[in-house]
Amino acid sequence: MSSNTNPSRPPLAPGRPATASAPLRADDDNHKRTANASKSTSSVDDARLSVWLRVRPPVCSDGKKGNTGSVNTIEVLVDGAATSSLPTTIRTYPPLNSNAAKVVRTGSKLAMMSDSLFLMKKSASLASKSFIDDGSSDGGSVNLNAEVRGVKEYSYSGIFGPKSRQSDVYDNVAAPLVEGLFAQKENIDGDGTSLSLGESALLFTLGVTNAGKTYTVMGTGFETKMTKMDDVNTPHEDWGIIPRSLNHILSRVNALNADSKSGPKLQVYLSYLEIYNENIYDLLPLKSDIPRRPCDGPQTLKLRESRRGRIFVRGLARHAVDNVQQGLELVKMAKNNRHTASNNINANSSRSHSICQWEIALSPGGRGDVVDRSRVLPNAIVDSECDTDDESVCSKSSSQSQSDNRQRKSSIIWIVDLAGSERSKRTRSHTIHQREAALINASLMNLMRCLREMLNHQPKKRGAASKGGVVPFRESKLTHMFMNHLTGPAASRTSMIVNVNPGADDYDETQHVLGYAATARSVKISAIDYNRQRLKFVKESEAVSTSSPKKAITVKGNRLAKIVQKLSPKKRKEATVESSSNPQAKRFRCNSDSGTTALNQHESSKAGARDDNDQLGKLREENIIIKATLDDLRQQLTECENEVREEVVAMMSEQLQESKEWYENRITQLRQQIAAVQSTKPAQTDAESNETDLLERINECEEEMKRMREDHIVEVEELTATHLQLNNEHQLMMENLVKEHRLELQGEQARSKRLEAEVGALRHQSRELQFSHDSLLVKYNALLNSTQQEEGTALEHREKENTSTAVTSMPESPSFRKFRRDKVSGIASTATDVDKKRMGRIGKSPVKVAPGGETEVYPSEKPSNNRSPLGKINKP
Ligand SMILES: Nc1ncnc2c1ncn2[C@@H]1O[C@H](COP(=O)(O)OP(=O)(O)OP(=O)(O)O)[C@@H](O)[C@H]1O
Repeated sequence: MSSNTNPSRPPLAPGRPATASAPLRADDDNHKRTANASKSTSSVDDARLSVWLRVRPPVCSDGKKGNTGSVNTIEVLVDGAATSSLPTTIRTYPPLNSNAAKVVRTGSKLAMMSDSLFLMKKSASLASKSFIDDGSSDGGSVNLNAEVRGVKEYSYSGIFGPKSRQSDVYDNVAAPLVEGLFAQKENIDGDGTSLSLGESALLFTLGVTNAGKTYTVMGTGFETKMTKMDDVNTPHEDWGIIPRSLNHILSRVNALNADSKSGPKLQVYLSYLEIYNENIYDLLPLKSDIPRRPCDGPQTLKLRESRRGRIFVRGLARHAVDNVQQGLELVKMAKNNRHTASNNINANSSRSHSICQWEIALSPGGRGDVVDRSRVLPNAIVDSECDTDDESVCSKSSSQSQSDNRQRKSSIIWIVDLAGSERSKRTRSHTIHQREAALINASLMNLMRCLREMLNHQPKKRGAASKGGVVPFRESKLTHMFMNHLTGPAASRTSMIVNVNPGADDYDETQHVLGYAATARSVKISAIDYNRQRLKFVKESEAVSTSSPKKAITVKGNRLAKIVQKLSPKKRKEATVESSSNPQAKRFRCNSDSGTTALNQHESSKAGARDDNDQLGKLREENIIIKATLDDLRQQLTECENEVREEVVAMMSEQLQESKEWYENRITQLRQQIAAVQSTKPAQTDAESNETDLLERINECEEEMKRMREDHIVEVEELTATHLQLNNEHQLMMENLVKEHRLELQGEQARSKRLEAEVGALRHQSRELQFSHDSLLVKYNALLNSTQQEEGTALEHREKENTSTAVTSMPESPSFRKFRRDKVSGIASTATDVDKKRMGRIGKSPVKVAPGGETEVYPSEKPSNNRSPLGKINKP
């Protein structure tokens, strides 16, 4: 199934009025309404609430694309003639497994309607623009023949198809509302020194879970930290309404502040709250409001209504915002603080209604004038409890001109992301989430009830009486907050975006939402301004009551009595009878016969009718006031009842919870006791049989041990005897060995002593030999000297002889040396003594074992290089 959406178009530049150049237009009445918002009420008499539809790309219930659950069931009908405007009509086709298709199948069996007839009528239905656009229906009203097949058509202010961009939604829906926060150009003084503000606005999204509400309101891409390359003044394509509106508001405020150089300045504030389980929490609380202990839970805030009818949250923090980055940080913080949970369909499903409030406030002496009481976040202050601002929302009051003259101090836009309606069966949520879902669904249902009741209030035909009951605005926090934005002229600045998933899985739930949206679309804006009437009545009654309280009661009573009298048919009849019995009437009757008085009679009856009409008009007005007051009183009563009921319920549920816990504890204790008793019985019998077994085993073991002990004793005795015997033998052997050893030792010691003595003797001998050797050497040297001397003298003598004797005798060899016999024999005898001493040792080992076990060679035994000068004499 194809979805025909509008072609893409250039986005608006930030700060430029959307109305100035938006090429795509939604239905005309919406834009007329936006432009006329601050003008007279009568011009918007026929305008309706602005309801937009955004169809997201289809997904099935598990969030995936591409299976039967994600088959598209919505067709966006494009009006061929007006390609420049947004489409306004859709057609839905029930999938086979939907409840609608089942109902249709049963119905069609009964109706037995022929296909040809159906086709004929269907083609006729295609030609019709809308089934509900005439406002006569209360939503969901469809072509009869289409309904047979389950095909339905719905019309809205504008429709954004699955391919629509965030900028399309912003430019068409949010930008006009943001622009309206600033005064229209003609209201600003020519010299540009005076700044004035426009009217407040409300924008909210509605839809089942996973339909894309948060995506539309918040979008994505603003969470990541901006780099220097990013241009903060150019919105990211995925930014939703809140970041875009921040951008838009700041650029407008900066431009206006730049124009107003010395005069008052505009300041932007952000507040963010959520309604979770019918409690209001600040998503950007001040540090002092954050509980110290996590078990205390966040502080809940109270909704209050000022004397002028302005509804505000007491104690809500306001944070001054000077630039986009600062604003985005705060938005991110609020998003993180919001209650979300993962369910079967949406991983990040909103569990609360979140309300983002941008406030543009006029500070007379510039930005610094606003008191900064921030402690945790920069530039945060607490919303004042006094009723100072936001005139637009709390109606223009009875004295319109007075209000117009008074300069508005602030204008506010609420951008609301409602929690998704869901069936816990589909989301498969747990008990806590089921309670959340029940409360979410209840508050959304109450919103729908309010819209339906408002629809009932408006007369079907001009001049006809309305038949509405009390609009239950105060029955839930959400509708109570929306009250001033849904009624009276302020409703012209309210837009609702309905998000739907066209996937087949969501068909049945989507049908409900589309039906409710159609109801909302049929609500006329200025049907009744409850607030204005209430204020007027309160003022009147206050004026009387201040003069005299007693009188006030009687005056009120008289007025009511008069009105009742006037309205009572019985009294009216009496009045007619009276008038017929009074003389003037008689005169009329008397003259009736005459033709001359016919004209008079006619004129007088005309005048009477005019009087009656005037009176009727007055009565109607009073009737409306009384109704409004009655509504108000009833609402207050309901509110009181609700509060009391809530308190009682809370108390009762607390008590019930306590007693439940007590009983549960008691039950578990008793169960434990029973289980313990039951478990001990079999355990006891088991233990007994075990005990006997064990005793038997113990006896057996003891006997065995006894036997073993006896055996052991015998063995031990035997072993001891053997041990003793062996010990004795061993001792004997040891003694013998010791003796032998000692003897050996003694022998060895004796031998050692002997050897030592021998060594000593050898040493002595060696020393003697050394000594004799030295003495021999001395003698030898002395001998050598004397021999040389003798040789010298002999040589001299011979030379003398030679010279004297004959030349013929033969000369003696100079190398022949003669020693004197006595000297040589002396040396030889000394050598012989020494050799004898040495020879005495022959046959004995020259080797001595040193005490360390090393063998020592005596020096005498060592081969000596010092050869004796005596040559062979020295050798043994
Ligand atoms: N028009 C769209 N284009 C692309 N993705 C979308 C669109 N609408 C929604 N989505 C995606 O679908 C998912 C669910 O959307 P979102 O959280 O906005 O649903 P929701 O209606 O707010 O649900 P809940 O009520 O449970 O909070 C998100 O991941 C979102 O990015």
